[in-house]
Amino acid sequence: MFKKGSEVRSSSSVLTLDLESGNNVTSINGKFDLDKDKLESQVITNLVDNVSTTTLSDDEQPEKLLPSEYNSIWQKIYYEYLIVDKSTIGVPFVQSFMYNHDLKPVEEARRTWSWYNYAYFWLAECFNINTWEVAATGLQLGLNWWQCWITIWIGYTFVAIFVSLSSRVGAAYHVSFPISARASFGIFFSLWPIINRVVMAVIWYSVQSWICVEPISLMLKSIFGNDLEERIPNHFGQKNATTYEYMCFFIFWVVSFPFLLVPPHKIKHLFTVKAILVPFGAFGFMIWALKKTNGNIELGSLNDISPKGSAFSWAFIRGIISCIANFSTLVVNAPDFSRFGDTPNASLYSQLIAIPVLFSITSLIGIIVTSAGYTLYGVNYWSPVDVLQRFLETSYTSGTRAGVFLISFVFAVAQLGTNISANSLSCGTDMSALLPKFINIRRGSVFCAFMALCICPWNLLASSSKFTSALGAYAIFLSSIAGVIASDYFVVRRGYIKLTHLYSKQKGSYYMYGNRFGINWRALVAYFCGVAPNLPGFIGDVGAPKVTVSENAMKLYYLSYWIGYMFSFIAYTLLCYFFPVEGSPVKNILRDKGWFQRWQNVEDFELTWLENSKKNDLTDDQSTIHDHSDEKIFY
Ligand SMILES: O=c1cc[nH]c(=O)[nH]1
Repeated sequence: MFKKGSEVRSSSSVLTLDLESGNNVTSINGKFDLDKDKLESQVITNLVDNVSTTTLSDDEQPEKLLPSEYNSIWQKIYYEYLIVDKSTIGVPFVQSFMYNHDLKPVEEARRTWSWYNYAYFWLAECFNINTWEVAATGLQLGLNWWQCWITIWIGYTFVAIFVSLSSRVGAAYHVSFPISARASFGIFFSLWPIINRVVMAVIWYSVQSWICVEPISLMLKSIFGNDLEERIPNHFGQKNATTYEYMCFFIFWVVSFPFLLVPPHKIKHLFTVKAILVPFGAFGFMIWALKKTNGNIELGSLNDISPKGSAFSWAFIRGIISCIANFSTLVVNAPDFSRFGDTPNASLYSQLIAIPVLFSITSLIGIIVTSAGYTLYGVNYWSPVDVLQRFLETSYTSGTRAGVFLISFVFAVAQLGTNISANSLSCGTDMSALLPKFINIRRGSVFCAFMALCICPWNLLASSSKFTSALGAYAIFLSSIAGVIASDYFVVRRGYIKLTHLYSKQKGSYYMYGNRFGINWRALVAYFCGVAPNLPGFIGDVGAPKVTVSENAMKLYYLSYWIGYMFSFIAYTLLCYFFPVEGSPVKNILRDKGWFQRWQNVEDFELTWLENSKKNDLTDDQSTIHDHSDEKIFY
């Protein structure tokens, strides 16, 4: 039916016939298929929504795909189970570490997220215990409820702007954060920002799971009795956790596990379910708390501190920065999600509006519940679940038990949704760039979950508020990464990315930056320019009270995210001005005008990449943006 060497391009896959053995061997979206009949029927199916059939000359063919018979069990294990994307077999070894199915630009069939899916995604993101705790930061610093609420509006408006900026490259070129980071940091130096993000995702996954011990515990206590914890003997042998707590943690971990296996373009349904449940839980909790206080809540400062003058200004600024720092992780890897958008602006407007609005509403509920808890019990609770716990302790009636159970259930679903969207999925996507030959999103997500068990979050959270503020403090590193990437995309490259070069380590790839280490030294220097001013304050904050640093260093650090982002952005722009990079469509990045972003067609990208992989030198492939037209798309 098909000639040797014939190649069928479809909208979502590349199908190839094995030339040597006579068997049909195909790689369909990165998976093997040796079955002749199946292949042919797949070919026919693909031809229905077909694009074109082309014949490639022998030397254009991808190298041998797969031995039709394995010589040993090890070979079978290697080819069948270890390698995640069979289309990389036969590609030169190092080059095969540039690409896999999860890393490639997302083709149309998987671009399934509409604008409302992004709104649901952020609704899923915003409602979790940690967000309520962050909302309480201002209250802990002595702001009253409305001052605190203003900081939240401002803080999350900044988050929305930063997220939208980071999202653009994913939305236009359908690539994830680790791939887009290759453009600015260089093909191999991009591993540094990726590792940063992966580490944060693992720690957050673990911490969010441990935070969920409380809602799970409350669900169990509302069924089995308030004294359940005492009835379960403690044999755990750890200072900061008990057997009972570990059991709750493990229940959450096990329930979360199946969700790690769902591919990102389908996980949107989990966010939809969470988006439906969350308003009931949040408003139900708030109304219940207000009812208990008969509508009277403490609206002033909830502690003895009432900052005035400059102390007030700094408390206000710290409130704003705590919101930005909390989501500095998601700012960096926003393209991991925007790449699934079904239109160029699917993620843009909904994120810009949804983030400040949804976070502010959620945080207001958190503030009201905290204030109600203060009115009822005289304690400024950091976590809303502590207030719920007090409800159960003070009135173990069937009504209270049912209410606590349901609200805790919503909190548990909320933690699950956040953990998948912000942490496991991010870890999986970003890990797939560390070892693309062997790790895909699913494996990376599972790795994240197992690592979360190993790092014993109960020890990390022994001083809870301190630790979550340390996690936020990590923003100084992430802000410098985001600043470099933003300058590279918006100022230096003016929205122009040459996709094939992002997946190539050969000489001539723009993003190897003319050296075999694939490192852009400008990004390295700019990154340090962003981190350095914040470093003393960071050490002072995390090391307190043992380590003290000057007040000015601390003040600079209170501006951490802005400082990191702006300094690295400006430094990178200036360095690229004085030492221009290749692949920019303009000669003078500060003076020339022009915006060159494209909504990229990537349907047959796999084939193009395979062809490119055989070249030793890409210098001839350095087409300029002026060669572009909408009809003729260059990768
Ligand atoms: O779970 C979370 C919360 C905030 N930021 C993250 O990266 N993860």
